Amino acid sequence: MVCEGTHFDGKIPHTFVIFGASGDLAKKKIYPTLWWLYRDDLLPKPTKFCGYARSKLSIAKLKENCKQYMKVQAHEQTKYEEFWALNEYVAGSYDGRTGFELLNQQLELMENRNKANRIFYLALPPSVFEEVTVNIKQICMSVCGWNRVIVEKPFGRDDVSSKALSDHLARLFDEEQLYRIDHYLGKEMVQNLMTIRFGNKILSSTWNRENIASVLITFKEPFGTQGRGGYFDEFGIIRDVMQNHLLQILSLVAMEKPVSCHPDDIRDEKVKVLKSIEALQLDDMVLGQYVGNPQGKTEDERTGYLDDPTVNKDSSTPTYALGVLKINNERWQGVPFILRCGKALNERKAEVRIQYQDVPGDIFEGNTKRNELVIRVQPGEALYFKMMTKSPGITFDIEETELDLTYEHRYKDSYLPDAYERLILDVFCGSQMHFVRSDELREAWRIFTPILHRIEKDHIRPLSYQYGSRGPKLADRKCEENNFQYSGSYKWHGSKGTSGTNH
Ligand SMILES: NC(=O)C1=CN([C@@H]2O[C@H](COP(=O)(O)OP(=O)(O)OC[C@H]3O[C@@H](n4cnc5c(N)ncnc54)[C@H](OP(=O)(O)O)[C@@H]3O)[C@@H](O)[C@H]2O)C=CC1
Ligand SMILES: O=C1O[C@H](COP(=O)(O)O)[C@@H](O)[C@H](O)[C@H]1O
Repeated sequence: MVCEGTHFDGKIPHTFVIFGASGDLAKKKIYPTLWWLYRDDLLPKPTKFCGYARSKLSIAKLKENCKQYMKVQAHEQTKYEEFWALNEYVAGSYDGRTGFELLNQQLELMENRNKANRIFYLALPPSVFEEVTVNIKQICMSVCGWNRVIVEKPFGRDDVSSKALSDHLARLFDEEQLYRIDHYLGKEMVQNLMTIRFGNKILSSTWNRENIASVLITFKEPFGTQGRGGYFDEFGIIRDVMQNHLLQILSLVAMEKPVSCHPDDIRDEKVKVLKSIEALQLDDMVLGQYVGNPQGKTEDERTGYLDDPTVNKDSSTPTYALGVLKINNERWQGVPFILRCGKALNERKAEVRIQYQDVPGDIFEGNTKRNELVIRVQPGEALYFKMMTKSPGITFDIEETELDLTYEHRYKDSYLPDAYERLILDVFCGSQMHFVRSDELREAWRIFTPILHRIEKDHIRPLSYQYGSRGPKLADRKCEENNFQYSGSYKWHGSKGTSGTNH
């Protein structure tokens, strides 16, 4: 019997299985998210949860591991205990059949041997993806309910390995059963991009090469690898952030209007714009690697990337990257899309800057500055439009100001859920709108594989930048060369917004 559907099916039980339940992602993100969805009565009833990993853990131990991330209020204590009572845990290996047979028996028990829908979350290192998915398919699929599999990045490390993974998954599951998670697609302001673009005439009619000078998409983190550089060193910042999170944002900023909000119509447009992007060239990149700041206040700030004992001593892995992408289509020809990301920088920030061209025929003695639309993803969701105005009062001077939509002020009582909350709920609902399709992935790797191979083959040394700085100085020059102007004259008079997550 086939039970696929986009709605919760009446009283059919749902079981959420977390592979890698003993791990970091599970304790920091997955269990907390499931608890918040349960707390807010957003999950279908009944839903139960089952963890699976090699470590022998009790539910009490699992609960203890997750404790500091769950954010439980005093008045929620009873419900919190109810949540854990719906949890089971099975210990077993990832390669043999025995553990999966035990798991399946446990799932059947939890489902009272009834028809049930199952979600499998792979919070696992890529090294065990293949065997786990084969075992799920052979042993753990619900026979008459639907089955959905959530896959975490990395989706391969280049075009060839990603294709091998996609082909492997395609042999086991239909594309409709696969949910490739890019958690940036669950963020409020990333989801807002389509509305901003296609719900506002004033923006949609200027969103093109006739009006826009450049687009700058930034991700910054104020901490380094913190002794966990082992994983990072294998991948680097381009694979970790640029090839997925920043490219996803770019495709939402640059794609044509989809024919509807149907997930496939949106993803068709994303693929189309990705296909118009040339593979990235070394000349269009700046690479950096952080060194410790001897004046740093904390041990972490004083520690450079290469001082991390889990990192290869002569590693050339970039912890900072800037890349300029060119979109060869009628809308964007000649408009640089600058993607920048880095670790151990001066602040935490993710934002999109749409910089408009200079006003032609300036009559204000060269004092006009470019309009800029800033979409701040985090921290403190905001949308502000930098524009020129007459300085108030008995003067004819002009000055830079802003139209400001700061969420903290405008939407005081709104609850902005965490990205994982939205995305996991989407999986229950069967909506793939905010998940990555295999052809998107193929295009993403086509753009980035040649440069990644070149960097690795030629051991291209990244430029050093100091922990806590804005990154390599050359990056600002690269922005300038690519028609992004920073004047340093803009002054913001309001107070800075805070992060929108209000658990
Ligand atoms: N609603 C709100 O909360 C609003 C808040 N603001 C706040 O006001 C402040 C300024 O606004 P913003 O639009 O960022 O103003 P600016 O145009 O002055 O941009 C400031 C940013 O430019 C970058 N920068 C600094 N030096 C250089 C340089 N030499 N060359 C190139 N880029 C440089 C820095 O970011 P980077 O290091 O990333 O390059 C810096 O954050 C921000 O803190 C912003 O959050 C403003 C409007 C509304
Ligand atoms: O995917 C990743 O994202 C995080 C940053 O996520 P955020 O939601 O906190 O902005 C990053 O730290 C990590 O290196 C990367 O793998």
